[in-house]
Amino acid sequence: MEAGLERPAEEEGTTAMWLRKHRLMYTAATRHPFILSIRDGSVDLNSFKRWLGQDYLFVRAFVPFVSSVLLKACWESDDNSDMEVLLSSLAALNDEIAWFKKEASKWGVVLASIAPQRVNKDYCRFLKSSMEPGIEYTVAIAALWAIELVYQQSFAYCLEEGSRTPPELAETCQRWGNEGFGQYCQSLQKIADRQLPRATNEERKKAEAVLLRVLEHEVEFWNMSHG
Ligand SMILES: Cc1ncc(CNC=O)c(N)n1
Repeated sequence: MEAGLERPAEEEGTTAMWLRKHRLMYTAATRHPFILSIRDGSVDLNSFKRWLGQDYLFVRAFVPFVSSVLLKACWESDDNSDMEVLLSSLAALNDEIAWFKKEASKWGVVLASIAPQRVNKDYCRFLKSSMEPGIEYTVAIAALWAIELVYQQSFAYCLEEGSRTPPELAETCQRWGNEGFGQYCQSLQKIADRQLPRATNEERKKAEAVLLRVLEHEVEFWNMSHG
């Protein structure tokens, strides 16, 4: 992740600096007990099913948020490759929704009858507030990057050598832990690191605050799996 740390010749980006500064929160979000339980094979399958149903609802709410970031990129970005990155994220969500349906039926989870829990509603409300036209592209892209990064880092950890992830959960971990998703997160990080140094101080402050709020929401979201 912290490419800047591996290559000292390159200056550290703002996002890598923030992750260092907020290491504890970042670790809480990416090494949560739920993730650790997947990785060591002790995961409670009812927790997994609860997460699956709630995450499906979250992902549906995530689509309009990502669309709003795409729209901002079209209007505010001066790099036209941003559009492709954000379009690929919508394409991934299209696959993801189909996958959730297939996975839910495999586990006997009836998606139509799932009600969002309070934590999920809170997170979706945050997404909604981040969609508003007044939210700058820089702030929105920072939020998107943080949201995707937590899943990428969490699930990639369950696929590392030495992990004992149950085979029936491997596909889930692959979905967000695969190399391509990692590349996509790096593309988002690059966009954020390009935008942040030329943003106003106020925007930078807002973007950092948004990162922290995402990390908090993600921890709560994992907590929800315990029921
Ligand atoms: C709660 C949460 N955070 C991040 C993601 C990953 N992004 C899209 O799938 C997700 N599915 N759910």
